[in-house]
Amino acid sequence: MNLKPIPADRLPELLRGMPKAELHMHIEGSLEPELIFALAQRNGVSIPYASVEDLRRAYAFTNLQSFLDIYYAGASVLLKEQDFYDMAWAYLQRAAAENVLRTEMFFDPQTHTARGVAMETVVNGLHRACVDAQAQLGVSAALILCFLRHLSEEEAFATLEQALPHRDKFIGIGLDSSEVGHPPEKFARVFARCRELGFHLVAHAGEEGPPAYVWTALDVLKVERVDHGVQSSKDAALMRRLAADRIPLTVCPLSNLKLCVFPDLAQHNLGALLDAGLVATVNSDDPAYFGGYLNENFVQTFAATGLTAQQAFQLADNSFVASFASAAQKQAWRERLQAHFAGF
Ligand code: HPA
Ligand SMILES: [Zn+2]
Repeated sequence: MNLKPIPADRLPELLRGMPKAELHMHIEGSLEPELIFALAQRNGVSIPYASVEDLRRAYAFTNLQSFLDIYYAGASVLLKEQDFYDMAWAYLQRAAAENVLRTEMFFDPQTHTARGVAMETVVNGLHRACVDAQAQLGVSAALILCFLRHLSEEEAFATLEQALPHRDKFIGIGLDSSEVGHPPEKFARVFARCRELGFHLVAHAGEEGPPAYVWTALDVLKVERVDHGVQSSKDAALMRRLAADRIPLTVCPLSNLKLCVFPDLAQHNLGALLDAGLVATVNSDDPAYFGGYLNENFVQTFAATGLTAQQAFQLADNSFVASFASAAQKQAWRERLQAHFAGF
């Protein structure tokens, strides 16, 4: 699309109003401290923080693991189907307000089943929120079940078995948690099974881990998108492969900043990924923990890196292209995106 020049001081308004899809967001990472405390009280769960402020002060991360320890502790207040619904509904209302037309939300069932929460409690609560989002907010919402990679492949198989009675309520399978030391190929057999079952496949790779993990996510797991993938820029052959095969990367700038993957946003490689012809997208990852929902990721990244309105269009268009929605749905969203830019 040919765009007229848009002054830098109007970029935040352009970005916030822009129709977009979010493809990398862990629903447990949308749990705000206020909701953690409210659910802890409602369920009689004790948490080792005196107040909302005390909990927020603990959000000073040095790497992925330092975040995951607090993230799993926060999720411990989720017990009932209504808790999962309330968490997802809070995020979906926020998404609607930020002009997110489509969201594909990760969830981590093993974090909950390990505490004795039934799979159906988790899936039914989240799915009911997705149904209501379409009906009441006009947001298209889908779920992607993630296996925890610090656990065994056998445990992933058991989780898949528990989830299969609910297979109509999620569209894909992902892989998250502690990356280094847990390469994608550890899950080769369970991903092959999920592929046979017809699920969409994605995996976190190249967040902290090496480009080799992105290669095996592609060649062994056969994923359709790579979550994060920012370390790919260290491997020229991999960059050519990602561009040639149009494998989307779901990039999460504020997450990368908070987990010290990049020292500051100005040094983020999002612009370089776009310049190399990759289908890069912007996402919030764990917005309650990383200081911003999707629009904040766009606005802060554009301010720090000097990305342009043309690149904003590209990123939003990529988000629809990379989504697992139908071709007709993608085309309708693209027309809304074009109208937003034309009217600006
Ligand atoms: O950024 C992440 N990386 C890996 N696992 C995760 N689980 C929630 N967020 C993340
Ligand atoms: Zn993630």
